[in-house]
Amino acid sequence: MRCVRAPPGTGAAALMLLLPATMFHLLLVARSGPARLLGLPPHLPAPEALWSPGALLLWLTWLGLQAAFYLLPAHKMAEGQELKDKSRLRYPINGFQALVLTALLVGLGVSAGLPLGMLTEMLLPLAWVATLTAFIFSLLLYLKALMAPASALAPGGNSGNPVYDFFLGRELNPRFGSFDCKYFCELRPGLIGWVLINLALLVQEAELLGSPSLAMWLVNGFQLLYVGDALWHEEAVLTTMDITHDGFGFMLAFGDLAWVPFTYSLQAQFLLYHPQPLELPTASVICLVNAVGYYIFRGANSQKNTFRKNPSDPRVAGLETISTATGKQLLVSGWWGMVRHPNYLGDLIMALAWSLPCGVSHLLPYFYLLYFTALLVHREARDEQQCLQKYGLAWHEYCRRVPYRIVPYIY
Ligand SMILES: NC(=O)C1=CN([C@@H]2O[C@H](COP(=O)(O)OP(=O)(O)OC[C@H]3O[C@@H](n4cnc5c(N)ncnc54)[C@H](OP(=O)(O)O)[C@@H]3O)[C@@H](O)[C@H]2O)C=CC1
Ligand SMILES: CC(C)CCC[C@@H](C)[C@H]1CC=C2C3=C(CC[C@@]21C)[C@@]1(C)CC[C@H](O)C(C)(C)[C@@H]1CC3
Repeated sequence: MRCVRAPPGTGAAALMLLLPATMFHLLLVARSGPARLLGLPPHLPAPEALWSPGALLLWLTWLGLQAAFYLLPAHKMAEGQELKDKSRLRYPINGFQALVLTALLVGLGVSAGLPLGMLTEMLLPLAWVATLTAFIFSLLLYLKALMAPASALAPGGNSGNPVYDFFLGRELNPRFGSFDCKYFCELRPGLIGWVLINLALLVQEAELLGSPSLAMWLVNGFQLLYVGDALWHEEAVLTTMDITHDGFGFMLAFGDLAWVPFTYSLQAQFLLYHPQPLELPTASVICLVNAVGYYIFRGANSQKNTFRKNPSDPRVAGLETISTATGKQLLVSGWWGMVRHPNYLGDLIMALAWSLPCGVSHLLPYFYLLYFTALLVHREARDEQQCLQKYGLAWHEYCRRVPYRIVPYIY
């Protein structure tokens, strides 16, 4: 029997339709009465519900504001990983400053009468302009990459198939002058936008119910901690796969600019339309779950970053390691001796804690947990391949000593 192969790029093209469609599905279902994750949303929006010049203006102002904060003098400049041509790029470390400045500006606006809660009524048109921006931006990045030297290209995303390369991204670190597009998008407009959308949902709930619910406070608090932590430890993002390995194409541009703010705020969106009772004892247990997740996530990420920066740092010098042919070492005790991706485990436990305040009557608030599990399992497999290539036998030895990938004794 002959096997019929889909034309190259078909998967990428399908994902480019499927991902925005999923995001709009989630946005629509969250505000519908039955809030069913599986199944069609009760009604499709009229085109005028998607398009609003006000939303476009607001979105462009937001991007401009975050770009201006990025360009402000930074207290520190960090160096990225070594590139193919042996050079290292420099990055401003001022993301937390951008978060604080945004909070001050929003605080000033609200005290001057800015109706922050109204943002919740603009989520659909905002998501639409964010998606359009991601498409246009990725197209510009693709065209820019056609002129980039071979040394600036990412290991993936250079198959020669335009659709596939547009999706994955050809250039590793596209820059305009010293402005690094991927680094900026990864941490600023989307992540800070997510927190702002959550806050608007909390304000709107307070307006409707008289005060925000305990569940809404928890979701806002947990996710603010996550975003604040990412910006506080901004330098650590320079060693993540997205920055060191992946090209900047549609997947990351859409992920950073649209997917993160509009789908990661799904729990808060769900709570606005489906208030959930939450007793203090249950809330305390959920806080404990989040604290355990955060402790593992932060402990593991900090241990690896400290070790990679300076293996003789007293905080990591006593840990057991194995040597690799590249000269780098691998940790085999501490967090990295428990499982091969302890940071993913912590992140997943936090994801569970973000959904639990929404109760167990609906699957929708658990979408993030499900999607994130799939994303991390896939990411772990990709990282495993890369480490095997980098470290060969030493990686086999590490896998023998630390047999579980993410969850001890299970996976
Ligand atoms: N909320 C979200 O949507 C997402 C969050 N994340 C989070 O981002 C964080 C970063 O994740 P990610 O970039 O995937 O990868 P990691 O931070 O886990 O980095 C993997 C790299 O760590 C190094 N490493 C692996 N094992 C060891 C060891 N035993 N000792 C020392 N170094 C080791 C290797 O690089 P090398 O040896 O070259 O240093 C490997 O390539 C995670 O906490 C993850 O949960 C990720 C994706 C999405
Ligand atoms: C649209 C697709 C289905 C998937 C797109 C994936 C992206 C949304 C994620 C890829 C890696 C990410 C990271 C974070 C956010 C989500 C994306 C962009 C991160 C900035 C979140 C905060 C963490 O502390 C972190 C470690 C800094 C994360 C880095 C990876």
